[in-house]
Amino acid sequence: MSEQAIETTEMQISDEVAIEITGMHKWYGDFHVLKNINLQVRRGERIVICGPSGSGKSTMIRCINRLEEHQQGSIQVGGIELSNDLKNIDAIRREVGMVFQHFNLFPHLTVLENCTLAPIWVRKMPKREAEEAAMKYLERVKIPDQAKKYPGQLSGGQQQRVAIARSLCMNPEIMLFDEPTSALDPEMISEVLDVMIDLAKSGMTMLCVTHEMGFARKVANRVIFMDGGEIIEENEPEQFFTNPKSDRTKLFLSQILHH
Ligand SMILES: Nc1ncnc2c1ncn2[C@@H]1O[C@H](COP(=O)(O)OP(=O)(O)OP(=O)(O)O)[C@@H](O)[C@H]1O
Repeated sequence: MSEQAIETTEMQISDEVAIEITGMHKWYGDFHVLKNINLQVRRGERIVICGPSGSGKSTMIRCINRLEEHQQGSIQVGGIELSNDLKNIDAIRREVGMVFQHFNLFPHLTVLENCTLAPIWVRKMPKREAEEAAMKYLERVKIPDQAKKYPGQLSGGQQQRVAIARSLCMNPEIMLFDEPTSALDPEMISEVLDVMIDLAKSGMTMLCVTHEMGFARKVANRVIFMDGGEIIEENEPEQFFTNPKSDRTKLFLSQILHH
């Protein structure tokens, strides 16, 4: 991973709003999991979301692509309001790609088939065209030679790179990452982070839930700290790490940085 923060950070961020969350609350039954979330993300931003286990990080990003519903407040993605009647769900899923901790590849399909399934069936793309596009993305994540294999034949790092390529095949405007490296053996983490850095450099709008604070320092233009279902603090990485404002952030940082 590069030692320097991405230098063109500011140049790549547009004024255009990609995601606007206003006064958003979510409950699981009686449990108030997200409390008054307010967050605006501009196109080209790279946001790292961190915080203790159970603070609501996954739930928040899952609300952005409608894997979870919110009950109060508003979420707009690419100007589209997310409503609970699911009427905009296809449009949202086209706009937003997601990468999960446990890859979530289809085990009975080859790497190439994993990548072409949604473009063919959702986008109605001709098979040949979908395969050509998929190969381009598999090259981008540096595993075109694995296209004919099944996920079970790949390492964790390779599977996660396939998952990223699969998302990119839908040509999303925004990518969400939910702890993409936490299920990986240590030696495979950097190969996935390198792909994410490459994506960041290409100007992709990214929200990443991750404990990789090195990645946050180098790639993020903004770090968000959550605790108890709330956004407690947000700042640019340098300030966030060297001058955290709240005691809860200080405690969290002391726990993970001295771990
Ligand atoms: N489907 C669900 N039903 C009920 N409670 C849930 C559900 N999913 C998550 N929770 C609870 O909501 C809280 C927030 O979970 P979430 O996974 O969003 O946290 P997180 O910050 O991503 O944690 P971690 O870092 O451990 O993944 C936790 O207390 C969790 O137990």
